[in-house]
Amino acid sequence: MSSTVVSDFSSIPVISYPTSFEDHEKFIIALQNALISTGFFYLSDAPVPPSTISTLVSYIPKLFALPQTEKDKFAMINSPHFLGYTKLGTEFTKGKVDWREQVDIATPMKSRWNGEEEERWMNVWGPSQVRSFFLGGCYIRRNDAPRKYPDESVLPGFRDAIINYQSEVTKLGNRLIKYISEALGLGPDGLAKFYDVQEKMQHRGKIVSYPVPETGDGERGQGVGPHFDAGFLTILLQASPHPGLQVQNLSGEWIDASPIPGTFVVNFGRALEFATQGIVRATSHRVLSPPATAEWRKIGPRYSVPFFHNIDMCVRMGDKEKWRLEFPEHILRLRDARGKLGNTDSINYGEFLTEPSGKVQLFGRIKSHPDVGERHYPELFNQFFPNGLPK
Ligand SMILES: O=C(O)CCC(=O)C(=O)O
Ligand SMILES: [Fe+2]
Repeated sequence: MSSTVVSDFSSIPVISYPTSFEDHEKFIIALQNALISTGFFYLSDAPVPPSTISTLVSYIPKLFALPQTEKDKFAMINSPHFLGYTKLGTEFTKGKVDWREQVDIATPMKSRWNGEEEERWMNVWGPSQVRSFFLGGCYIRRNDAPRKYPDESVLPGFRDAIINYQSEVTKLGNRLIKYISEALGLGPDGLAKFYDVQEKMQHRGKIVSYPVPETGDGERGQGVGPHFDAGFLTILLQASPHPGLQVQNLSGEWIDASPIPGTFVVNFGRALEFATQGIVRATSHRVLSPPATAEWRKIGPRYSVPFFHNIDMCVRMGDKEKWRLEFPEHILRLRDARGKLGNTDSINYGEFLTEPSGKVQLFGRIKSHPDVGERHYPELFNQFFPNGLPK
């Protein structure tokens, strides 16, 4: 059996996670098609306990309903690792403001920066403001840990909900990477070198609220502008029934990726596209704000939880001896049958050949969160924003 790739698409496939040996081959073929043709798919029957998901989802409205003073206590501006709370109106994509409020979270990691100025980019990743420890393969909360926010008394149980969710989607991501590797003809461990140094890798996520604009007459603004994701793959939970997510095909049309209950949306990032010499498609996507109408104001914000499964921050794909992958002929033929990746509205994260992956991430973070960049990485900030903070 082999895949039928297409150079363009008008819908996004739904693929069921394999639960038996017989399902396995079907799954690999469907995944191969998604990797090469669409860059996006819905994953149903994923092995993540429904209670882990529903517990996290139940906290989201409560998190954003906290008083502004509480949310500001864990503001991202205080984190050189770009973790914590971002208030409305301070995030940008392609220079235009994104209308969303969010809390950036991450799997546990110590900063790897040793104080050398030219290696400051390594500080892009470090401890989350939602505190957790990773010891001996399991997450442990320590009573003597420095106090982090939101405090347990403010949102009891929230940290555990996050830690459980991150732990489950990390496991899912690890399994998917092996399947992806198989679908690309590399065997289950063919991509392992990109992620086997745990200390240099941090998976990141965010809990996002897209409010309904307070004024306006039915129009739909920019929730988040057109972009590619950076890492190997993104596992997205659409945590409310709102439409808004759209995916761009090669003709430039925006295809709706509205929520399907019981599924995650999975998409592939630029790191995987570069690592696979363009076999895998990183697909341009965006989110529209809910329509600015009285009806939607009654329903309230759209919520989502994207989780970005990353690679070792020191990988520089241009170092071909170390990082180049050799693909079987039949996979290269599928890429050629699909054709070249065309122009889209997204252009970000194009530096994976020349820069270490952590630095590429830092460039993106500074462009999205210029106020945080200005405070913690002033030199790079000045390069990207010679006229100061965007308005
Ligand atoms: O909120 C969503 O559905 C997607 C968000 C997204 O694409 C991102 O944050 O990278
Ligand atoms: Fe994205």
